[in-house]
Amino acid sequence: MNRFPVLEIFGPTIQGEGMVVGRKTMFVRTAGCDYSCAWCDSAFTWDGSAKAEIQKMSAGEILGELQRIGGSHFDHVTISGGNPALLRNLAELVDLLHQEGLEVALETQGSRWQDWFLQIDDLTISPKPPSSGMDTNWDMLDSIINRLSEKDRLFHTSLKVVIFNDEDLHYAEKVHKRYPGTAFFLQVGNENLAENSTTNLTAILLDKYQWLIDRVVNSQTLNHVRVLPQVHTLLWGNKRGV
Ligand SMILES: C[S@@+](CC[C@H](N)C(=O)[O-])C[C@H]1O[C@@H](n2cnc3c(N)ncnc32)[C@H](O)[C@@H]1O
Ligand SMILES: Nc1nc2[nH]cc(C(=O)O)c2c(=O)[nH]1
Ligand code: SF4
Ligand SMILES: [Mg+2]
Repeated sequence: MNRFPVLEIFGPTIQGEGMVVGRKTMFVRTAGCDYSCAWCDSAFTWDGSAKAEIQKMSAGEILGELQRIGGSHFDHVTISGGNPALLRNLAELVDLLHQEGLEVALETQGSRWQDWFLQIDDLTISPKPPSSGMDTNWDMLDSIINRLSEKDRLFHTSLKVVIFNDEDLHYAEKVHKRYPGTAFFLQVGNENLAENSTTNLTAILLDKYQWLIDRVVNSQTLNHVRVLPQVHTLLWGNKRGV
């Protein structure tokens, strides 16, 4: 039996981002990432600061915990991280959740492929713009989008790029041009990860949202796109587990 490194299981809450924003869901957050984005809002999954909280759980134990805290208040589970795509055997969890009649979403950055991506109901691929400090492996991203397209999974797939500045917007234009057949989301970047007043943060993020909308409105290539804030951050600030 495989065991997976889990840092948090929480919910029900709403999916605060992207293609199924607003969807009532539970979250399973795995530990470990192959990236180290400068502005990662979940750095505790990879920077060692929450190492003591990592639990090695089987798919059955994860389902048990989801049911213990979520009861019968959910029918959708979002797997995020860290990068859950580092876990080759996670198909075991995806299959078990499906057997229970639950829908499954995944958040990943497009640096790794797993065959179980083909089973995901709501697949968000979030390539990282220059402000992250990470380099995009375009061959890998091409191959991920190609495989999903070949298996007719683009209907279940979206691209989501977080934007902090004009250079990031330029990167987003490049991604959208390269994959015009994939639903495309631009997301407001939160650069105030240490702010603990939700009121202050909300005001800042709404300003950023307006800025981002203005920029997208003025772009000639970002047309078939959606622009969103992180709704959970607007509501609950930098709190974990919401
Ligand atoms: C924490 S990541 C985990 C999943 C995966 N590693 C990834 O990056 O897609 C989940 C989502 O949060 C986004 N994100 C991380 N830090 C953020 C920030 N400071 N502001 C806005 N979005 C952020 C990521 O770009 C990603 O789309
Ligand atoms: N409510 C809520 N929505 C989210 N969407 C993506 C999240 C993530 O951290 O991957 C996230 C999260 O942590 N909370
Ligand atoms: S890829 Fe995702 S989890 Fe990893 S460092 Fe970047 S935002 Fe954080
Ligand atoms: Mg988050």
